[in-house]
Amino acid sequence: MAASVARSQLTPLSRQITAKPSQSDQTPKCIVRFRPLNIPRRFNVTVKASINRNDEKIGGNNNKTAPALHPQSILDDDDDEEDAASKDSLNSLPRPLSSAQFSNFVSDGSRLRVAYQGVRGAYSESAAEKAYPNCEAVPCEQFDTAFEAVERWLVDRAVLPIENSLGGSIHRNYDLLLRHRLHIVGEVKFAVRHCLLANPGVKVEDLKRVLSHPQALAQCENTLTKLGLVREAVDDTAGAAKYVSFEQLKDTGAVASSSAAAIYGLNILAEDIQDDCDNVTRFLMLAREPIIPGTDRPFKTSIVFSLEEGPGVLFKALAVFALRQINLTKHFYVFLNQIESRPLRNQPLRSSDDNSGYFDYLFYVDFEASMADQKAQNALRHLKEFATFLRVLGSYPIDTTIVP
Ligand SMILES: O=C(O)C(=O)Cc1ccccc1
Repeated sequence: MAASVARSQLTPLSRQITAKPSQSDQTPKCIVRFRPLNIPRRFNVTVKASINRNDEKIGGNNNKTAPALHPQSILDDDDDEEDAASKDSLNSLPRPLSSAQFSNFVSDGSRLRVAYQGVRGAYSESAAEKAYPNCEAVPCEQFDTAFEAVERWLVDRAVLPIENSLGGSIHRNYDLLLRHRLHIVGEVKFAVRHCLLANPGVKVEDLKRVLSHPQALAQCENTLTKLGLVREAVDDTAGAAKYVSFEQLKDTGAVASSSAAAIYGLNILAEDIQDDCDNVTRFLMLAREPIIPGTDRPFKTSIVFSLEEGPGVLFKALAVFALRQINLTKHFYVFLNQIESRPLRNQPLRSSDDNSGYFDYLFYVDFEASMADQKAQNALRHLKEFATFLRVLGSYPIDTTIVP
């Protein structure tokens, strides 16, 4: 297929994003590099505690099923005078995507360009294609490159893994969500099936080490321990396969997908080597604009907040949801995501905005309600009364295609 051949030659977008990906990439990059994913990073972004007024009325009135609402708009106090004064400038602002506008084509009819981290054959590429069928999946070297690619209009969306049923949350990507100003516009769950890959002629007994993404290595812990293989973490699963293939390694295998095996000419020595047969990864779809939350189907809302230290504050925060019968997401594979705290004592949060703040903890919560739902608006208004910082990362339809 001409399209897939062209795509296979794309070089992942690198940190210096200045142009579209080049069409030639024959040089295998040195990808063997350990990057711990679960160690809290120092935040060097400031996140404002109040909400951007300019955001407040974005959305217009084009939503038939729900009040036009920016997910964050409910967090500001009402102020009619200011509203009227800012109307003109607001009219010129870009409109958020409606949840009904899940078009996979951009306005000029071309395919939607979707950034993902990794090289061709990465699970993130499959997730991007599941999220946006017929999209043009654009490989990026790093997660922050994918964020930047969206921010600089090089691509239309980004899809990135956020948590696994086994490996837990990918904190690095939560950090990026905070440091950048993209909006979560959807989620996609993907059943990940890992294979042990090696060059043709290489047998399992020949292998001494195995390369893969840290999450993939964690998900295959038992199998790899039984095989006595030394594990080495690299940026993505398909990158591991590409490296093993290009270097023609005889003592090193890769944990990656069957499509990576096909793309890089590797043999599949073992299939389904993940420890948990229900190995599901949840990916987030990100865009420059939020979608207008609806009430026509099940929605989920992701927020991040911080609280003053004090007895019972977390209990109080969770009560704002419990009081209104709002479920926090409760599937086992999002256990860590329901509420995660990461010590950030004396570490400033900074963003492009001026306000800065010092927070002891950040709490991430996913709850099962749309921001178009009055009870969700009330819950967040209540939470805002005592939260020192609160940001709505997105309100988006729940992916119900995989029920673990
Ligand atoms: O490395 C990949 O292929 C990815 O897309 C990241 C990842 C790794 C392991 C499970 C799910 C996603």
